[in-house]
Parts: sequence; C-alpha cells; structure tokens
Amino acid sequence: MISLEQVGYSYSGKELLSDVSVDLSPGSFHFLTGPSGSGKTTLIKLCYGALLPTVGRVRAFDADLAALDRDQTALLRRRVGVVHQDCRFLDHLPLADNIALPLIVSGRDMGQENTNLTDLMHWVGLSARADALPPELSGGERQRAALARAVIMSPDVILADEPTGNVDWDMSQRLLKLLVELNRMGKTVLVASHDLALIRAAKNQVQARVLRISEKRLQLAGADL
Ligand SMILES: Nc1ncnc2c1ncn2[C@@H]1O[C@H](COP(=O)(O)OP(=O)(O)OP(=O)(O)O)[C@@H](O)[C@H]1O
Repeated sequence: MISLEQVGYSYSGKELLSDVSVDLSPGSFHFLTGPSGSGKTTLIKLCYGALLPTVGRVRAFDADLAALDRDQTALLRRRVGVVHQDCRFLDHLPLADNIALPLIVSGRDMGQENTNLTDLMHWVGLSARADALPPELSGGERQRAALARAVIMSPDVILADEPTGNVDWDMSQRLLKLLVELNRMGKTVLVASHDLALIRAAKNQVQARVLRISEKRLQLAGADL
C-alpha cells in the first residue's frame, strides 16, 4: 500500500530521519513509537506526500509520490485517511458538517451520503452530538470526531497521529477498539503513539508490528514492549 524505501529527511541542514525503509502492506496494523521530537509526525507526513523525502523514495498504491502532479496527489490523498495530532475543526460549523467536510469538498452528493454520515456518527458514538460546535466537545469526543472525519471517504489506509492524546485510559481503549475494527474491515492502519501501555494492551486485540524511531532510524521494537 505504502512503502518507504531508504528514506531520509532533513530540514535546515539537520537530518531527522535516515535510511528508513518500511512497507505498510494491505490489511497490516503498525504502531509507530519513539521519543517526542524523534520524527513520528514527519514520517506520517512522508507516507501521504505532505512532505517529500530528502533522499530515498515513497511509493503509495504503486505510484512514486515525488512524481505525482497536484491532481494525482489530491486523488491519492482521498485513499488515505489522516487523524491529525491536533484534531483541527472549523469552530463555527456543527460537528456533523465538520465530519462531512471531506465529502462536501470532493463534490459528493450529500443527499446520497447522509446515511453514511449517520452510520459513521453512530459508530463513533457521537449521534447525539451532531449539532454541537467543536468548542463544546470534550477531548474524547474531538478524538472520535477526528477519526470519523478521517474515514468518511472510505480510505484504504488510516494514518493516526497520537489519536489517544489527552484522553483517559477508558477513552483511549475505546479509540483503539475503533482502529482495530477498521483494520478488521481490511484497512491498513498506522498509529503513532508514545503510549506504551496502549500498545501493550493492543497486543491482545490485533496482530500489530511495533516500529520505533531511535536516533533517526526506524527499528522493529522487540519483546521489551
Ligand atoms: N521542515 C521542518 N522545519 C523545521 N523543523 C522541523 C521540520 N520538520 C520537522 N521539524 C522538527 O523536527 C522534530 C521532529 O518533529 P515531529 O513532529 O516529526 O516529531 P514527533 O516524534 O512526532 O514528536 P511528538 O511526539 O512530540 O509529536 C521537531 O522538533 C520539529 O519541529
């Protein structure tokens, strides 16, 4: 689905990632961990073309991301759902509209998509909050809404950047369950998280590979997790 081939990423002459190779194969579940500032968000951005590697190559759905024009990149991004770390929403729009925004922007017929939206709001447990404005939501509600928005276009791949940040243990378990459900539906999932307890808890629910960024390199985490 998405593969990084000997990727390096530098900014302002400073190397952040070096010789990173990984293959997110169809239907796989990966965790990505590593210290704060080690490059987890950067690696996620490289996976969907928000950043291009300084060296090496990123391929997604058999295309070299560096070779795509703007339209091709936009089409490819519809196949990748991203849960951003900071869950940005448009504060003046009700929650349901915020979640539906990717559909509206891509010109889908909302008359036909309404059932999907209703089902999705129900799936993340936010049916009763459809009319709420984003500033009225709790942290856990925001995180679930961000996940719903990331999957509304039925992407093949979900890249979630700290999807359980700022929520309590029960809520992080609930979010994990949703991500595992998506994987069982056949989606390829990558979750960046520094929460090792969450990653350990996931081991009973899903067969996941745990990747760790350490000193610019990506390693497969061992049994110490
Ligand atoms: N293009 C850039 N210009 C300036 N700084 C950058 C650039 N890209 C990445 N960085 C810096 O590189 C570091 C790694 O950032 P990144 O957000 O990828 O790490 P992270 O592992 O996700 O961190 P956290 O766990 O704290 O979210 C940060 O200090 C960030 O500011």
